[in-house]
Amino acid sequence: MARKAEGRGRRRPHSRQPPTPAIDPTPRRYRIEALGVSGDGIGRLTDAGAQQAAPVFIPYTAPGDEVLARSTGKDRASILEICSSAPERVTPPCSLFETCGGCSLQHLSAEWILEWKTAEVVTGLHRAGAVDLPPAASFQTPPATRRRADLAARRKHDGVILGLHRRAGNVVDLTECSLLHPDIVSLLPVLRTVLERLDLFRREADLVINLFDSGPDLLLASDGLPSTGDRTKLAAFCKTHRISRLCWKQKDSQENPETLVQLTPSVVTFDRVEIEPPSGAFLQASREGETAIRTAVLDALPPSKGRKAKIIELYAGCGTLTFGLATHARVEAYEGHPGAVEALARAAAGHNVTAHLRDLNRQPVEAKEMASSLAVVLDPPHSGAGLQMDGILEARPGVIIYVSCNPRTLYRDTGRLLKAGYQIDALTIIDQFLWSAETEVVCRFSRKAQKTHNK
Ligand SMILES: C[S@@+](CC[C@H](N)C(=O)[O-])C[C@H]1O[C@@H](n2cnc3c(N)ncnc32)[C@H](O)[C@@H]1O
Repeated sequence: MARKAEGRGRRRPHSRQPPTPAIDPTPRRYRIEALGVSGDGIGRLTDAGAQQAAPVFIPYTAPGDEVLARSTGKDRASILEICSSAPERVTPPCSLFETCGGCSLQHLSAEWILEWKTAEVVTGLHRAGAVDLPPAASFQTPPATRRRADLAARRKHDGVILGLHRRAGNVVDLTECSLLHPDIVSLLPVLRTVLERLDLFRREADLVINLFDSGPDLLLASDGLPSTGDRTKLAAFCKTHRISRLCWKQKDSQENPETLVQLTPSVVTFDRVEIEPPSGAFLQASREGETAIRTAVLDALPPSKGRKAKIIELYAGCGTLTFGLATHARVEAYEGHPGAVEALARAAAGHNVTAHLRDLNRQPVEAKEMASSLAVVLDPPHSGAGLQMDGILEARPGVIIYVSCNPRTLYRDTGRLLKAGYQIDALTIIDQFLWSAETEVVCRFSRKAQKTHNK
């Protein structure tokens, strides 16, 4: 009580902020005009006189829908009822749609989504300044092929919930999934059972399941410590369910994980070369998506000038693209994750590949290191190529093959490349993340021929 009285007299740090305007809970009718970049419908009020009001983002709607929705924030609303449906609407394949925190577009047909993503990228590249774009090739991964799951587990009084991380820290039990590979889905019930019996799992854990060629590979991060009993239970569990490796670390720790169980080598194969990636490693979301990306990249390479010619590969990961590139020329591969570079370097011997550990934000590859390369291939993270673009622009390689998992950063970097005299001469849109708004793009930039002046 005394504390409360003290606090009352003190000025609160945010007391000068204007009060948040109250949300009007009255349901209103909206017509959905388009989808925004994150896949939410852009709705406008249909009421006479209200058309001038700012548009509102309404998840799980389709262009052409008329819906009744309730405001949930300044420019957001939540659907209450579909008054009339857009023709593109389909029945979502999964009963957990709108609940589990995964897919946001299952109410639209896969064909429509691919066309939408393709049109979005083409429009974005035009806005970035691209003219005369080549026709875009496109590819979509089928359902039930996702080979990586990032899950959260929560202990409840009546068992374990295992599902996707939802906003506000909620986790919804993933009892079915149309996206994940069946070998991952079938593991979920037995994982719940074993987790419930572990001392290392008190209340919360995160779990990455990667489906390698050698079988599932698990990385568990939990809020307790592994007991001797845990180690025995987990060894038996991995043996029964053919899990090649299980690593553990303390939740939110930056330490390297400890291998609790390793039954067989954890292996993936890229272009017939076996790699042993670190636990929790980045892999392209599906084998099918990986093949589509690799094919688009290899097709975009300039003619080979013999195996002595050099390709610079930036953000190489564990070598998804590296060994395909190495059939064409010598590859200097740069990557910032130490475990990934170690795996790549171990596999590189005899394959015309040199792996370099380099944080490309802090120490970008310089123009002189890229000099006389046949091509520069880059596959940056979501945040884009950042400072590394300066080195690329200075090096002015003849061909740049840009693999992007974030069209927004691709548009930004495209603007710079176009200004520097490049053109886009091949474009592939890959819908690797079916039923989400995420898009993967492979773009080939080539340096425009210098105009020669007649003397
Ligand atoms: C989209 S992944 C592509 C990996 C690989 N090309 C593949 O297809 O599997 C991006 C990669 O960039 C790496 N990365 C992220 N930030 C980096 C940085 N600052 N310097 C170097 N590599 C970085 C990540 O570790 C990851 O391997």
